[in-house]
Amino acid sequence: MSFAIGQRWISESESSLGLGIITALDLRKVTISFPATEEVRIYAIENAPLARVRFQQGDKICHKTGWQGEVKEIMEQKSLLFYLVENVQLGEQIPVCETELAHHISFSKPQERLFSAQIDRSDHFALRYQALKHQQAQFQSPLRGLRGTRAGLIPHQLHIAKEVGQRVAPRVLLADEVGLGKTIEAGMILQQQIFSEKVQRAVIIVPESLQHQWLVEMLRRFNLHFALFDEERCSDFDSQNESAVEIQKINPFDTENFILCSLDWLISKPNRANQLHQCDFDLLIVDEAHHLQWSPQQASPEYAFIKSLAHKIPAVLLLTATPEQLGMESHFARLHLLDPDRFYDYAAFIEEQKHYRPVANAVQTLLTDKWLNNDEQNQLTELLSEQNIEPMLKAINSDAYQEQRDLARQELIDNLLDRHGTSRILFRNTRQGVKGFPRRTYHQINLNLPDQYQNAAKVLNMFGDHQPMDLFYPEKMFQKVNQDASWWDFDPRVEWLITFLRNHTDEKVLVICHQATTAIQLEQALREKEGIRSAVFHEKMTIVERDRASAYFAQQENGAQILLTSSIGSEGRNFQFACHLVLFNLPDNVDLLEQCIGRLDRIGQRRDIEIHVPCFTNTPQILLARWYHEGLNAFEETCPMGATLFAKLGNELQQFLQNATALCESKQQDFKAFIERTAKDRLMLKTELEQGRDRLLELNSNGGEQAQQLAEKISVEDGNDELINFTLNLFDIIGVEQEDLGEKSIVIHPTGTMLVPDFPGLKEEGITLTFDRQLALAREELEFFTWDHPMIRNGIDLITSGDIGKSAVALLTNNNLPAGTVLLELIFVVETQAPHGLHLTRFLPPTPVRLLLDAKGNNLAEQVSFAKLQRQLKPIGKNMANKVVKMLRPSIEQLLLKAEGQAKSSAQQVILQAQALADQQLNAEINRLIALRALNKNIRQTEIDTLENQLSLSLQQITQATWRLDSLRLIISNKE
Ligand SMILES: Nc1ncnc2c1ncn2[C@@H]1O[C@H](COP(=O)(O)OP(=O)(O)OP(=O)(O)O)[C@@H](O)[C@H]1O
Repeated sequence: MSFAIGQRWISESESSLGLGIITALDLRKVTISFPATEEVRIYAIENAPLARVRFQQGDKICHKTGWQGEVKEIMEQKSLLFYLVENVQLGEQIPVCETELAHHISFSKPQERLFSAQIDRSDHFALRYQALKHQQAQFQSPLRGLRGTRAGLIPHQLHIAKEVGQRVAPRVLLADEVGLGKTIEAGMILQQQIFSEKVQRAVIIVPESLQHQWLVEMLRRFNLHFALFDEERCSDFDSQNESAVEIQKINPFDTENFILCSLDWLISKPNRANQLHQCDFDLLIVDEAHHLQWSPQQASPEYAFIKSLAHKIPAVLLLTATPEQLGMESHFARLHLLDPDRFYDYAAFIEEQKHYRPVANAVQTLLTDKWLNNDEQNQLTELLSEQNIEPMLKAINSDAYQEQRDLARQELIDNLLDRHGTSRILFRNTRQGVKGFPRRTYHQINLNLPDQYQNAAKVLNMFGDHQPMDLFYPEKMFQKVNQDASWWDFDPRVEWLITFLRNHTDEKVLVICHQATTAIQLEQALREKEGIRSAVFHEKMTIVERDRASAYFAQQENGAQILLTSSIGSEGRNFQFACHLVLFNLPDNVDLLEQCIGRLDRIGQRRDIEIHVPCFTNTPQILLARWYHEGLNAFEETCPMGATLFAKLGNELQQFLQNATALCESKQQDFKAFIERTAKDRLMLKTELEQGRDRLLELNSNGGEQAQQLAEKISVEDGNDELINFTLNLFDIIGVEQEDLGEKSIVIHPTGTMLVPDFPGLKEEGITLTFDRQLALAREELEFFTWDHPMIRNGIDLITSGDIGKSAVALLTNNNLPAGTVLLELIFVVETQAPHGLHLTRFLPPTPVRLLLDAKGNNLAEQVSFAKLQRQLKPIGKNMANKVVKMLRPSIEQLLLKAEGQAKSSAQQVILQAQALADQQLNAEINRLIALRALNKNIRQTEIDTLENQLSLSLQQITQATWRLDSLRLIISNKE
């Protein structure tokens, strides 16, 4: 080694000492000082563990006064290096002697690390390459954002989530029947949007009673941390704002990226609604969207507020199980706020609803794998008249590959669904479509109306204050006469309920009352009369109280036997562990009835559901119960046509209900006939819906065979060996302690000797994890590990964005190669630095390109796979590795130059493929809008222009993608 005073070297064994400077020299010893760490070392010249630091043209270096610049030229004078460095700030090129370099130094380029003796273990290099490959695969995986949910693999949910989650700025109404998993669908859509970087900020708006449930579900199922915003939280900012000058005032909603809040609160506090409105979000979720009422005369404040948000926020998910609950107009208005271009006119929408059958038939025909006859082709051409479908028809009626025919068929189906009906925007699965749901059995309990109630009705009548519908809620009517009167002392429903509970002591029973007051008074009566363990749940309780009550009810041992709730209070809640439902008051609307039954009739319900309705004879209640049961069959089956029938027959029904007490024999006959007519209408409508609109919705919503395959694919990927091996290897290399607990779970702990100070997500006390979905579903305390888990994603980031494994040396033991054969394995990464808004990672994620060069610069990567090579490699000691690198440095530098050229052509191929993908996908979106415009003149040219602009910008940005050397491994062969 040849040293000179002033030269800069670094320690091969202690790179953290910084950049050293030779301060003294004699014939045998060299003294080196490390100013950054104030250390001095003296070594024998012969074997000093030091590496010379020599920057190359184009390297960035740092002057000791702090400025940085790029090396333009290198000169050597009297054994010292001088660099000509471009200082961008000063706009000059300045000569810098190596003695003037900053004392702290970190080498980030792999070749710099290799030549400065910062050589990693070969298995670290392998981990880095695998992390890059997995990262790329995850960006492109169609399962991303779907497979990591702690939920069973239910095809219709996965289908909707995938279909919507991959769109740019999706705007949809998720309207599955009660309890089929809309929350889970919404979460999976959000998750995919976050993963693909389409969403950075999201706000969820729900009824107050569901806030906590959403908070918990998002965390438990998706690892998504939402912040609950309420008045208390926001008012903290008000006090800070009082003293702040205008310009520094904080909008509370700007302080978090994932916000959850209640619609009721926002409506009651216009200033909060205003603050929320002023912030930018990428995605809005609104649960129980049937509360957004609208009519041509008046939009409700809820509707108006959400409309203003939906106007600003690009992606919107509305959730409701009963989309038509408040009438067709409200339903149309909600669709309109999602897609004003598609749903532009109410009359046109209603007209369109009538013509679903031919579309459904055409879709049905396409779903069968057969040639299309002339009539069928003509019908398709007519339905898609604005488009040339000739090529697709030809493909279907040809001997082309099955795959091509399927593609053409699917494209036609997509276009039909898109142009007709609510298609892309509305998803609705029904129990009938999904199958596998338990039976529901209706039990009507006929009771005599007690004298007290009859007298109260008479008294109110005398004062002209009696409404016939009062008898729906007789306890409320009774208290109108005397506020403090205890109706529960004589009401036979109470006696019946007590007997029922006594006969079913091992069963959980959900009792739904119309009003909170009834639930409260009934709970007190049951407790005092019989000591029954009960809980109450209504909208007047605080959220914490409500959650406590439902937890008490859910508790198996020593929990409440019965939960008494108001109907609005229990909306959206999950009580599928109970199978007995008592409707203490009959809901006056069939959709509300379905909402009530849906508390129990949900995914996860394992037993048949028993619905008990105590009714007073000769009251409107019993008539309505009969109409529901005998006319609509709404207790034992869901009744999607309920709203339509109510619109048609509601007036007639009211006539009967208003005169319920005086139904003479002939009127009884009339009522019977009315019920029969209803039942007939229902069946007719049902058939029509099954063949028309609902069939179309179902075709679009459950995903058919493809959804089943999707669920299977995820199931195959669950707990797959590649993930397990990568994870365990990652933990091993980082230095995380692992203990196998058997039963498919392991516990991990941080250690003091980890390669990084902190592994994101790994708590001090450790975590227990499993790769098994079923186990994760059964044991919530276990983390469910998939490629989507934050710790895996963070782990991959930790490796790919840090220095671990950037440069390595390994030994290849192979008797077929001459000893000393040199191979250089290089990993380049092709990436784009485009603005987030273009979402270019969907076309071009960071993509590793591997080269394996022999000494002449031939690329053997195709012939020798990474895995095959890896199996033959052995580690090599650090000292030996350094020596080899020093010896081979000139040839390595030559190979690096050759690699540049080869990487360029591989990278250009990757870029071309990405361009083709972007071109195809974005053009499909543009063509869709153009085709839709033929039907709907409201689609503006500017929308199409925006998309075209996005396409050309994307193509341009992809062209500018760059590539860089990420890591390299020097391989030397020897014989066994
Ligand atoms: N894939 C699944 N795996 C496990 N449990 C599920 C799954 N899907 C739904 N569930 C359970 O079924 C119940 C209903 O789900 P969810 O609350 O998402 O339905 P919903 O359609 O939003 O209901 P509602 O109409 O009442 O708002 C919940 O208890 C949920 O935990």
